Amino acid sequence: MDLNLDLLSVRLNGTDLVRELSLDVRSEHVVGLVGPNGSGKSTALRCVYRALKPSSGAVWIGDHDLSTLSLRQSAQLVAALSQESGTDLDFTVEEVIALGRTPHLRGNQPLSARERELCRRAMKQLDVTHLAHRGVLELSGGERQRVLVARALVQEPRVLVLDEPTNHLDVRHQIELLSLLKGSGLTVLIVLHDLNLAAAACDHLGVLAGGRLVASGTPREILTTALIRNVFGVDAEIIAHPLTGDPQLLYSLDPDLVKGTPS
Ligand SMILES: Nc1ncnc2c1ncn2[C@@H]1O[C@H](COP(=O)(O)OP(=O)(O)OP(=O)(O)O)[C@@H](O)[C@H]1O
Repeated sequence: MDLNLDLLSVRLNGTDLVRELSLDVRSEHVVGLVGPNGSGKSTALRCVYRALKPSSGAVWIGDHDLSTLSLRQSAQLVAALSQESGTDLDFTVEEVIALGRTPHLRGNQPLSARERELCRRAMKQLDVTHLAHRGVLELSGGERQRVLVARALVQEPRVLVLDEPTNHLDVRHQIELLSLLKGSGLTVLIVLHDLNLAAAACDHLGVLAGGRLVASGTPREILTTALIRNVFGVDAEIIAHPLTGDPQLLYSLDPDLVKGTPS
């Protein structure tokens, strides 16, 4: 199912946080939203999982204007891992993951055998089976993040939006999560700070700066030294990954070295 942001604008307290953002995420594609701190990435995502109402413009899921759907209907289509995602309740890991089924259940209906199997599969995929009976409040940041991704998968959405889902993960779990998303068949919109991971995981990137989309295209089209310099104010060397050909950025703490003029 396609996700389309259509001239989305968000104005809060007299400030334009997102300005006329249009971005298409084709069905089953992974699109990354990248940009400097404060460029509006989380704000745009919040409109997709309905934590925020856009000031103008619309979010389309397939043929549905999201604002015309009930919250329950939206939650059947869109799952989110946000910066605010979490749980303050002392639930076990398996209880939190089972909560992903909430939009599909009526009242206190128990989970079916299929739904319990779905939970088991998600726990396995996110490598949290061994944590099933632990309280979520006692988990590490990365463990909790994996539990919340498992909960989002159990929701069986058509569209998954994730705000920096790798920020607490070790390198193995970063790679496993992004590989899982890539092969999931879900339509994915993901905010990532790590541009090398974004280049490897995303079919398409949108670059935000000052709330505006300043570039959009495949990682190979987008990740150029000029763009990195202009948008992030950083000098980087860009090489092709020797196996995949994906652009990979190399940074140096000594800017003169990256500019090719060693001191
Ligand atoms: N409720 C609010 N009222 C006013 N300004 C806000 C509000 N929420 C966010 N902002 C501002 O909007 C801008 C965009 O914030 P946003 O969180 O979308 O950026 P971001 O690109 O996700 O940043 P980061 O990379 O740091 O997570 C920031 O300058 C932020 O301070």
